[in-house]
Amino acid sequence: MAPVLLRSRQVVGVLLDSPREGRRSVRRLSLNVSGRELAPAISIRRTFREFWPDTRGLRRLFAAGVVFAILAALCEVVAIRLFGHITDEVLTTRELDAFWVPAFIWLGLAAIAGAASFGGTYLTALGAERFLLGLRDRVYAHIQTLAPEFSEKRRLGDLMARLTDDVEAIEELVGSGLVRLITTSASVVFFAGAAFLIRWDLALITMALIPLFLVVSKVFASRFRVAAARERRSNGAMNSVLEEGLANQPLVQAYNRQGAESRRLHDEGQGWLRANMTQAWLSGLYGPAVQVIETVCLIVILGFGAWEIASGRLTIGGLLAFAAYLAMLYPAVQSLGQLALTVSEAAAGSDRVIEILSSKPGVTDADDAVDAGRTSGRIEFDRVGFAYPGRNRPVLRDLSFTAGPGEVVVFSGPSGAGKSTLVKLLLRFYDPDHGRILLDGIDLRRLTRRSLRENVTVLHQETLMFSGTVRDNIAYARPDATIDEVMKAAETAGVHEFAKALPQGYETPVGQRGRLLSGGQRQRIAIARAILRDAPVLVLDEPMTGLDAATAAQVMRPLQRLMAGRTTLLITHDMRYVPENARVVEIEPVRQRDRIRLKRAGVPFHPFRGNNCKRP
Ligand SMILES: Nc1ncnc2c1ncn2[C@@H]1O[C@H](COP(=O)(O)OP(=O)(O)OP(=O)(O)O)[C@@H](O)[C@H]1O
Repeated sequence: MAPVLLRSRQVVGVLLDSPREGRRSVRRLSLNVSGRELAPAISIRRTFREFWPDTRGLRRLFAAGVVFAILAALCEVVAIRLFGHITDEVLTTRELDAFWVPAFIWLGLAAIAGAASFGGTYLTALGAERFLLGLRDRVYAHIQTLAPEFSEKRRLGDLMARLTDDVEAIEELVGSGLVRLITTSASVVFFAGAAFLIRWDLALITMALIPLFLVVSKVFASRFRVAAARERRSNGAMNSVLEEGLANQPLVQAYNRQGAESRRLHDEGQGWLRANMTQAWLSGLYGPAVQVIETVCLIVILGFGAWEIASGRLTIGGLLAFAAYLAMLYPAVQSLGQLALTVSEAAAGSDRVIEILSSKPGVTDADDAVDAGRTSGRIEFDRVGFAYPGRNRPVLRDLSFTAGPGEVVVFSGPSGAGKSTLVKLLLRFYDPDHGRILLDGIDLRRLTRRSLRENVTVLHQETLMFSGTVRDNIAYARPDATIDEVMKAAETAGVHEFAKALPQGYETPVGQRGRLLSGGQRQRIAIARAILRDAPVLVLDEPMTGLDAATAAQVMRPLQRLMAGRTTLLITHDMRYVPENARVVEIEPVRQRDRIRLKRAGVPFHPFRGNNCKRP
C-alpha cells in the first residue's frame, strides 16, 4: 500500500500546489517590503470586481486548466479502484491471467493522468503569467500617469513590492487561486465520494477526523503567519540597509563607517534569523502533528477494516483502495485550509494595488484639449498662485513674467522660494490655483499634456540617466534618432571629445545612474539629449551644480549653443554664468509672516495675496 499512498500524495501535490505558489513564496520573502504601508480593508468581492476584467482573454486557459486537473483526478480515482481490483482478483487469488488487462488499463490511465496533469499545470501557469504581465503593465502605466510626486512620497521598496508581490498575490486570488479552489474542491468530492462508495459507514467514521486537520492547520497557520510577517519585515529592513549602504558606498568609505554599516546589517540579520527559525520550528512541528493524525486515521481504518475483512463484509483490495482515497482526501482538505490563508493574504495585497489604481492624476487633459503642435515657445505666467496639495501655505503668489524665443529669463532667489515649483507648473505636473500660464497665448489647461511637454526640454538639477550606453542616454530624447544625429548632438554638446576616448566609444555603458562618468560628462550628455530633442522652450535648473569653474566653462559653451533661438528659463544662484542680455526675476519666498499678520488683523486668510516676485 505504501507506494500507492506515496504516489497518490504526489499526484495530489501536482493537482493542488500551483507551481506559481511555491515560486511566489520564495520570491516574496526575498523582496524589500520594509516600506509596506497599511491599505484600507477592501472586501474580496471588490478585489474580484476590480481585477476579474483582467482575466479577459485568459479565462479559456484557466477553464482548460480546471478541466485537465479534474481529468487527472478522475484518472487517479479509477486507478486506485483498479489497484483494489488487482489486489482482490490477482494478488489474493494468485490468478496471474487476470493481471494483464487491469494492468494495461492502469498504465493507460497513468499516461492520461500524466498528460492531463502536465496540460493543467502548463495552461494554468500560462494564464497566470499572462495575467501578471497584463496587470503589472496596467499598474505601472497608471503610476506613469500620476505626477512624479506620487512616487517621490513613497518608499521605492514599497512601490516595488506592490508591483511584484502584491500583483502576484492578486493573481493567486482571481487566477490560479480560483483554479486551485475549483480543482481542490472537485478532488475532495471525488475522493470522498469514492471512499463512500466502498464503505459509507467507514467513510463517515474516518471523515469525522477531518475537523482535527482543520484545527491543527488553523493553530499553526495563525502562528506561522505572525512569524512570516516578522520575517518579511526583517527582510525588508535588511534590504534597506543593503540598499542604502551600497548606494552610499563612497560616503560610507570616506567616513570610515564600514564597520558600523556591517553591524547594522548583522543586527537586522539577527532579527531575520530569529524569525526564520520560528518558521522552521513551526514547519518542523506541523509535519509530525499531521502525521500523528494521519496515523490515527490509518490505524482506525486498518483496525475496523481487519474486523470487517474477518467478518467477510470487506475485501483486502477494498480496504487498501479505501485507505488510498483517504490518503488523497486529507491533503486536499488541508490544501483548502491553506487556500483560505492565501486568499486573505491576496486580499491584503490587492488592497495595496487598488490603492494605487484609485489614485487619480491631479492633472488630466481637458475633453476638448488641443494639440499644441510645434510652438514658437513664448511663455507667459499671468499672476500665478500655487500651494502644494494638502499644504495651506502658498509657494508662489501673483507670479507674472513673459519669455519669448531667443530670450533668457533667469530665476534666482533663496532656497525653497519656489523656483523648481514653477517648472513643475510649466510641465503641468500641477495646475496653478490662481492665474494662468500660457504657451503661445494658449492656456496650458487647453493643451494636451503630451504636446505641451514636446515643446519643453528640462535639464534637471540632478542629471538623470539610465544605465544604458552613452548613445542610449542621448537618444532617450528621440529613440528613433540615427547614430549620425546622435553624434551631431554629441559634438555640439562637447560629448564627442570624451566619448571617443571611452573604451567602447558611444557604446560604453555609463553605469548605474551614469556613475561611471564625471559630473561634467553627465551634464554634457544631458545637453546633447536636449539638443536632440530640439524643443522651443528650454528650462535649465541649476545647470552648473557640482561643477568646478573649468568644467562649468566647458559646459557653458554647448549650453549657449543650445539656448540660441529658444525661450530659456534659467534657474540659478550663480550669476557668473548668466548671459549678459538675460532678464533676472528674483523669486522671494511667500512668508509665513504674511499669513500670520493677516490672521491677526482679522482678515480671512487668503493664501494668494501680495506678490512674491520682485522684478528688477
Ligand atoms: N511635492 C511637494 N509637496 C509639498 N511641498 C513641496 C513639494 N515640493 C517642494 N515643496 C516645497 O515647496 C517649496 C518650494 O520648493 P522648490 O523646490 O520650488 O524651491 P526652490 O526655490 O527650487 O529651492 P532650491 O533653490 O533649494 O532648489 C519648499 O518649501 C518645498 O519644501
